[in-house]
Amino acid sequence: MGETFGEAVFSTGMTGYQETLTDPSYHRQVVVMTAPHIGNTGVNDEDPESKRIWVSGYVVRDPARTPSNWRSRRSLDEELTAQGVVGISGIDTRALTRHLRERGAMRVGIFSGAAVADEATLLAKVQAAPQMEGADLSGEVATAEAYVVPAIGTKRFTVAAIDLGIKGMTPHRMAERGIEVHVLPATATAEDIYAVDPDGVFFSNGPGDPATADHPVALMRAVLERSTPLFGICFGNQILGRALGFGTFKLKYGHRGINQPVQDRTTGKVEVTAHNHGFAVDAPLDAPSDTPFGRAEVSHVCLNDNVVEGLRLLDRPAFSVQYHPEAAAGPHDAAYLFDRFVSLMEGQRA
Ligand SMILES: NC(=O)CC[C@H](N)C(=O)O
Repeated sequence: MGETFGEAVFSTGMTGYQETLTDPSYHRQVVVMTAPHIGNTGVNDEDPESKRIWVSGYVVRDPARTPSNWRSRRSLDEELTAQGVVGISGIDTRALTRHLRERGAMRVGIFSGAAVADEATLLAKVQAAPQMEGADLSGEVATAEAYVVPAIGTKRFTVAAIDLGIKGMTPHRMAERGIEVHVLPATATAEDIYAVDPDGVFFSNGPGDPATADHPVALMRAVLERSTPLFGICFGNQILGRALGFGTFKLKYGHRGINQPVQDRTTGKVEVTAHNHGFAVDAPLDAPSDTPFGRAEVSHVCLNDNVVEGLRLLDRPAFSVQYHPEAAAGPHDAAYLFDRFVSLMEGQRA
């Protein structure tokens, strides 16, 4: 019950709704699920990607009436209600998705109970809500205090991870590889980064328009200048794009789901990957570009629409991807990217 606003976007994931709801990159978005049955496995205490639900609204066709799973603690409806998140069901999500695909992601409102009024009043409220273009949101979702995720097993490396809206699985995937991860606030300085004496620096995913991320871009340039091994995911890829001098732009309706085909152009292999992005980097696909940090190339591309899905520097140890190798939720095809980061750090030590 209540009212809510946000940018309406659709996700094609058939599973993984808990990870979607709790991904900070969905802050200020109303997520429409294309899969008709959502909530079948209830809500557990293990799968959230952060401490709370971040979507501003949730749209499903047919919520499970009887969730069933050995890990389930409560129903999706109970969880949304407990966290005060407005959801709506019984919607023809296929028609709504086609509308968003034809007209593009757009601001919407969901109204119920006392919030319901005449159409003109509701439309005016939606139009008064902020656009996603120009939104600077990392500061609203990122940690205020630095914290450490310890390495699992023997510690091999230290990484400084800039939290722009990080998902919990990302430091976990690094910890599994013997990395001690120092998660730093979005406002961290180069001094904060080098105070942890890192073997590598990571820039996370996050909500909002990358064109507003001036501080992370300046910070990344400082890291590139020192040639510290660098890895970025999603927002981190857009920030690398900007740090190299490329532009970013808003996609018509974005990529969201766990079944997106991406080609790694360095090996030719195709991987099925998890995505959640509404913006993309504008970089030439055909040949490497000269940048202030040496040559850079587009390392990964989406096979549905040729959108840039990864960048790689040829003269410095830095790369990034626009999608989600941490695979929460999603297929594990892209897990090798964390190993590539480890190789870069090993190379720097040799
Ligand atoms: N998951 C992300 O990091 C998303 C990045 C950015 N906010 C976008 O929508 O493109």
